[in-house]
Parts: sequence; C-alpha cells; structure tokens
Amino acid sequence: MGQQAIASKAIRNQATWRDYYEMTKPRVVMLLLLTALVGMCLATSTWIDLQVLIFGMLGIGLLSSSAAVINHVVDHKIDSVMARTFNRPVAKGKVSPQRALVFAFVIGAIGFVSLAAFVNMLTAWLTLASLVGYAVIYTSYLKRATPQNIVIGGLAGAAPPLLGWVAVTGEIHAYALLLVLIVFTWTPPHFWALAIHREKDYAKAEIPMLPVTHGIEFTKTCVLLYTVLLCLVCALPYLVDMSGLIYLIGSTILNAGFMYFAIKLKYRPEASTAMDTFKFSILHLMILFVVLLADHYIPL
Ligand code: HEM
Ligand SMILES: CC(C)=CCC/C(C)=C/CC/C(C)=C/COP(=O)(O)OP(=O)(O)O
Repeated sequence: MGQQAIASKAIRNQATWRDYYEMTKPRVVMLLLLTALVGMCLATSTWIDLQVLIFGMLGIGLLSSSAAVINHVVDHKIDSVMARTFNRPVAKGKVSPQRALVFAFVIGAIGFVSLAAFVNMLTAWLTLASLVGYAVIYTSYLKRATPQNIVIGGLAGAAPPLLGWVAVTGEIHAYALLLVLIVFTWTPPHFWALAIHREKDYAKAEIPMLPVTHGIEFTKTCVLLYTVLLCLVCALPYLVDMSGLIYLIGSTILNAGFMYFAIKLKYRPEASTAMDTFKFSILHLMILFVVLLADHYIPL
C-alpha cells in the first residue's frame, strides 16, 4: 500500500456519526421540514392524521437528507477547493464516496418506504422527484452549466410545502403551489447574497455562479429585483383569501426587512451586508412559515 493510500485510510477511519450527520445538511433539512409541516397543516381545517404526520415528516426528512448526502459525494472535488466547504467529510476523505452513497441509499430507501407504505404513492413519487431534481439535475448538471442553476434547481428545495400538502390530501392544490412559489422566489436572493460574499471561492472552483459570470453589481441588482418579486408573491395568499390579516401583517414586516437588506446591499453596502442579507433570508422564511401557521390556527 502506498504512503498516500495509508494516509487516506487513516483519515477515513476517523469518521464518526457526526460526519454522517453533517452530510445530511441538518439545518437546511430542518427548515425544509418546517415548510412541509406548514403545507400539511394548511391542507386541512382539522387535525392531521398522526400516521401521516409522523411518516410524512420522516419520509420527506430522510429523502431530503439523502439528497444532501449525494450532493456531498457528487461535489466532493469542488468542495475540497472552496474555503467554506473543504472540511466536509467526503471532501476531506473522512468518509469514502462509496460509504456515503450506501448511507444515502439506505436513508433514502427508508424514507421512500415510509411515504409509500404509510402516507401515499403521490407523495412518495413527488419527494423522490425532488431528490432527483436536487441531487442529479441541479448538483450533477445545472450547477456547472449555467448561472441560472439555482433558479431552476430551486424548484426541488421549494417542493416540501407541496409534499406536505399532498401527504395530507393525496392531491395537488393551487394553494400548495402558491407556497412552492414563495420558496421558489425566495431562493435566488437567499443564495446570491451568500454567493456575492463567496464569489472568489466559486471562481476558484470554476462554478458559473451569477457573481462569477455576470459580476457582483449585476448580482446585487438581481437580488433586489427578486426581493421585489418576493414581496408581490407573498401578497398572493392574502389576495386569494388563503390567509388572513395575521399573515398580511407578518409577511409585510418580514418583506420590509428583506427589502431593507436588499437595498442596502445594492446602494450602501458594508463589508458584512451580503452575509447579513443571507442570514436574514433564513430568518425571513422561517418566521414567514410560522406566521402562516399562526394565521391558520388563530381566528381573527
Ligand atoms: C437551489 C436552492 C438553494 C441553494 C443553491 C442554497 C444554497 C445554500 C448555501 C450555499 C448555504 C450555505 C451552507 C453553508 O454555510 O455551508 C445555504 C444555507 C442554508 N440554506 Fe440554502 N440554498 C437553497 C435552497 C434552500 C432552501 C429551499 C432552504 C429551506 C427551505 C434552505 C435553507 C438553508 C438554511 C437553513 C441554511 C443554513 C444552514 C446552516 O447554517 O448550516 N436553502 N444554502
Ligand atoms: C427531497 C427534497 C425535498 C430534496 C431537496 C434537498 C435539499 C437539501 C435542498 C436544499 C438546497 C440546497 C441546500 C442547495 C445548496 O446546494 P449547493 O451544492 O449549491 O451548496 P453547497 O455548496 O453548500 O453544497
């Protein structure tokens, strides 16, 4: 065995359950699950069936985690070049791509069976399609092909509210698609704010993210325009009578916050504004979905 092979085996043996946990992108999956839960709750005016709640959340969570692990495998070369990601378990050599793929397959299979056996087939197939959308179409192809990668790929990450809704009702409803549209429109300003901050990383890894291909100023304009679009899309649940006054007030305050950061980023940026905008985007979506829940359950 050569020196390099021995060294890489030594690193690999250091893998712990924490490395496997990290590969599932737990914080991203938690937020995806919140949006799925809200999709479930808004789908019905009564309580959600406990079996659908438990196995629905488990299945969507495990398939999302599986997609995240596959992303770590497919991207391990890119990840090893970027300062933000070089320490990831597969990039670092702590977990071999083969072991990571087996892990992804096992949790993905458990997730699919949970949905197929205890929820319904439509939810199982739609969730699997989201996995393919993110892990295969976005990660393996779009990410390296076009600066519109995250706009198109964002559809997979936006799917969970629909998945939650379909888990409860077994059918696709326009209101569920409206929730998808909100996350879909939120994704570009969420990601591009971070990409502005990490532009050098992406350039080094030769990934055609918008700030690399079209420059930072153009990307800031896109963040601002998508944030305006997000404000309009967020008004729709109230305008179509899906949500009420609590939602209108909550979403207006949150969107005013997002507009503040997007305008500051474009016209009066400080060194931390891009990262502040990115962090706020996560808080924005989290609170927005909690507000949707509050609006659904509190009669006004
Ligand atoms: C194509 C769509 C998306 C792209 C390209 C994207 C990209 C990213 C990136 C690069 C990070 C930084 C991770 C890090 O610091 O290592 C991040 C963080 C995060 N994203 Fe997204 N994201 C997308 C969609 C979503 C969606 C749909 C959600 C949830 C609904 C989400 C929730 C989060 C959360 C919670 C974090 C913080 C994670 C942490 O602190 O560990 N993202 N995103
Ligand atoms: C079944 C289902 C709902 C699947 C969706 C799964 C999922 C984890 C979506 C979140 C999108 C996301 C974190 C993209 C970042 O990938 P990236 O490769 O651009 O970022 P990175 O460099 O941090 O890995």
